[in-house]
Amino acid sequence: MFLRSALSLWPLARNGTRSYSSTGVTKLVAVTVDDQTGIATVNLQRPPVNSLNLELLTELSSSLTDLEKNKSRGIILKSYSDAVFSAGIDILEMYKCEEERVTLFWSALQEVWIKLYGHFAPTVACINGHAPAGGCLLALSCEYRVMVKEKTIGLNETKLGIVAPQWFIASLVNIIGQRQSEVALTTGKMFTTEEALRIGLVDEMAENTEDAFSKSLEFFKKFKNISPFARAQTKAFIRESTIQALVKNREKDLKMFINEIRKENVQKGLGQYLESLKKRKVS
Ligand SMILES: CCCCC/C=C\CCC/C=C/CC(=O)SCCNC(=O)CCNC(=O)[C@H](O)C(C)(C)COP(=O)(O)OP(=O)(O)OC[C@H]1O[C@@H](n2cnc3c(N)ncnc32)[C@H](O)[C@@H]1OP(=O)(O)O
Repeated sequence: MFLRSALSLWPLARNGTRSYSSTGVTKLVAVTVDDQTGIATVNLQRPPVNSLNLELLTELSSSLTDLEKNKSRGIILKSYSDAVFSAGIDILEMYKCEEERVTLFWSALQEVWIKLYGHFAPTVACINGHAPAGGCLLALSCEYRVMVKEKTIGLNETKLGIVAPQWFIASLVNIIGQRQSEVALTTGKMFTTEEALRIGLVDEMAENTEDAFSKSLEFFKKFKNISPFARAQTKAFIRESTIQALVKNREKDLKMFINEIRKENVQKGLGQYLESLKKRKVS
């Protein structure tokens, strides 16, 4: 009954799903809600590689707010592309960036992480493509990860000559533990799907996007006989200290980020990394 009235706020499409975007026009993030299950699919769609820029993050943030308000029954986060889940932060947001824009950008990333990591409903990352750095962070923020075989995932920041912030690190440590995280982070390790499965960085491996999506849907069935309140409150208790560590230090974290990326050697490294990306291709 409650679900019905909450869902009645969404426009109904013919195939039993409800689509919307917070701006009224679907752009970089498309949300569809299944009318039967109340499960929302949040599709990132910023070609070519879903790199995270201010506009995408702003849309994602307001989509998450809408889903929270509309009491969605669960979220599946996926990519429009079968090649890349998300290439992480758009390097152009850090390279030769203006102070005003970079401040908005980093604040939006913080906001998305806080909302996704703390979302009351169950969340699944359907990792249907490569997920380096910020792409990996989005996946780590969800409760469950299903990843298509023969892709890669990891926090590779040190390879770019930058340092993953504490909240990126905490997100990883909470899943694979301190020792594995230290090795992974200090070496900038990108795990194949198979390696990620072995260390518990992902929970399931899938053949392809369709298989990953149907495995993602299965996850929600675990909660069929669990009180949604008990589930959500337990998640909130478990995640509270990790979230609060950023919430209490947002300003400091922002200053540290801006300070770090403005360093001459960091700017030089980012410029070289961009150039190297343009020269290389990953199958
Ligand atoms: C002391 C306290 C410090 C506190 C804070 C300090 C520092 C802050 C830390 C900031 C954290 C940053 C996290 C990040 O997310 S950094 C971004 C890291 N991302 C990557 O390393 C991924 C790079 N990309 C790839 O590896 C590949 O593109 C791929 C994702 C595997 C996909 O490969 P493929 O399908 O072959 O596509 P292409 O490589 O051909 O790419 C197509 C196109 O897109 C451009 N591109 C790719 N990734 C990015 C990106 N992240 N940003 C901007 N542009 C990107 C690529 O250059 C191609 O462009 P062209 O078509 O123009 O050649």
